[in-house]
Amino acid sequence: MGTKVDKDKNSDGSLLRDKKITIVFVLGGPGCGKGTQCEKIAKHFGFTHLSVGDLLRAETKTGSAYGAMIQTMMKEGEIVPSEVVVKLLQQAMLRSGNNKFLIDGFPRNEENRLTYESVMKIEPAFILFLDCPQEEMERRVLNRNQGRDDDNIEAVRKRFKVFSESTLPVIEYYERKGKVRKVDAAKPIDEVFNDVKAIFAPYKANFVSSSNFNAEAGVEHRMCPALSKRLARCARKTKALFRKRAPV
Ligand SMILES: Nc1ncnc2c1ncn2[C@@H]1O[C@H](COP(=O)(O)OP(=O)(O)O)[C@@H](O)[C@H]1O
Ligand SMILES: Nc1ccn([C@H]2C[C@H](O)[C@@H](COP(=O)(O)OP(=O)(O)O)O2)c(=O)n1
Repeated sequence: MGTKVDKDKNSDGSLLRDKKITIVFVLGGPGCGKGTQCEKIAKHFGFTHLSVGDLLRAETKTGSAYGAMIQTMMKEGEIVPSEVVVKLLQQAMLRSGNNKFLIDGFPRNEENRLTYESVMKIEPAFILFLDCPQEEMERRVLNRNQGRDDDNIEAVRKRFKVFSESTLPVIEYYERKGKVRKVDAAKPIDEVFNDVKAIFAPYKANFVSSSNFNAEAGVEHRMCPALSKRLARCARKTKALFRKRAPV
């Protein structure tokens, strides 16, 4: 479905097959601007943006066995079990056909990180940390008007607590590995994106066209064979984990 140039470059599969999988985790407190910046990065640099919050919200609407549990946990500002999240991520990655992913809002705690590591075994290229003062994040979330039932003062405060108690230690873990790229997210959107752009500049060279990577449009793509095999292996592992944990 891509442009002519996409088709030509993909005709022997080399464009996707020869490239490695790039994963960037995007972290920061509620309302720091993860979704806003990810949308821009995806357009500019050809990444597929996977918002774990959005994947979970979509799952609550499918009537699946986990939907009700997910909805209750999110409303309370709690973190959903990692097996559920990793499975949704795998499915979305497979659907996308891309090999460059921004994973927004993940890993949110050590359990997320450990499950990801044991199942996926794909080291993130780096972690983009959008650093913003709590008062500013609170103001943004309460003005967001997206009809989210967790964007009320009570749930937001709980999410701030979860962020500082559970997510900051994950960021510190990656900091010790020299993988964190921190950006001042309190600035206006375009100024933040200027800083973000500088971090992603090395990924511009490989970018062909975002029209070839449109997961949301449900377009079928040829999957990079290496990624396809790897994700199929991961899916089997996640299934095994699921069998151990019965739905609530
Ligand atoms: N740098 C910024 N300055 C002011 N408002 C912002 C900025 N970044 C995002 N916003 C706004 O703040 C709200 C939360 O942003 P969002 O991207 O949804 O955050 P997150 O995904 O981290 O929860 C949105 O209404 C968005 O338009
Ligand atoms: N890895 C994740 C990411 C999000 N969630 C749940 C819990 C979070 O409070 C909600 C909303 O996350 P989302 O990233 O959409 O929004 P905020 O960054 O909190 O504004 O989703 C989760 O359980 N596990």
